[in-house]
Amino acid sequence: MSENEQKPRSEIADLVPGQLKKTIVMVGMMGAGKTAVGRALAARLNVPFLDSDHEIESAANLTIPEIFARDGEPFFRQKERQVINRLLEKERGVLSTGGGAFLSEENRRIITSGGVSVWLQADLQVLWNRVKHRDTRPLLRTENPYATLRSLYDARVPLYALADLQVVSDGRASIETMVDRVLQSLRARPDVLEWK
Ligand SMILES: Nc1ncnc2c1ncn2[C@@H]1O[C@H](COP(=O)(O)OP(=O)(O)OP(=O)(O)O)[C@@H](O)[C@H]1O
Ligand SMILES: O=C(O)C1=C[C@@H](O)[C@@H](O)[C@H](O)C1
Ligand SMILES: [Mg+2]
Repeated sequence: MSENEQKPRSEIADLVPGQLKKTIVMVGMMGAGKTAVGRALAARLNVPFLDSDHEIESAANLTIPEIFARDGEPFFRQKERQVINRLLEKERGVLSTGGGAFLSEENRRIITSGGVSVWLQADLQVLWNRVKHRDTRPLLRTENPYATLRSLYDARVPLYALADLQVVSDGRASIETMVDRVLQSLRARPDVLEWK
């Protein structure tokens, strides 16, 4: 490993994250790693982890594809808004949202007032490599899922860019390295996370 690759890790290793003052809200495309990185970040900070997709599924006792098929996307979006509202009112922690959550102006307002948003920014090829083998994302159940992902990506990137913080997921960084990167970006935000 080169010296440059090691540097961010050693910088963060000197710092011990202290008290979390605001909920960290992971946003970004499907496959960006919101669930995987959010869960690992919560474990590192020893704070609760919540995932809005998971909360919706367990409340309905149905999978997301089943909810889309039975009740339609507008119903899912309504549940998503309610769940995000509720989770942000709960104790502080890490909240991973669904890929479409940050597109709604109302959700952006709720997230920005109740927490700090972190966009996990991955390019289209990285996202495709992570989602292509799985059938759990109803929006990609089209004739050409890659083209669908590309058009969602093009339409959504300008909205994700409104997040408070951006962290690059380049396809080589492990989940733990992504946690380091998120913590690194939070060094600029002592109103969110104290450092010892
Ligand atoms: N940095 C990473 N290194 C290796 N694998 C990763 C990384 N980030 C995510 N993954 C893997 O990519 C897949 C998709 O990640 P994940 O489910 O966390 O995405 P998501 O952003 O939560 O997507 P969705 O919006 O559909 O919920 C998972 O199998 C996850 O383990
Ligand atoms: O990008 C999206 O719109 C979605 C992403 C997933 O997290 C789920 O919330 C659902 O599959 C929709
Ligand atoms: Mg997820």
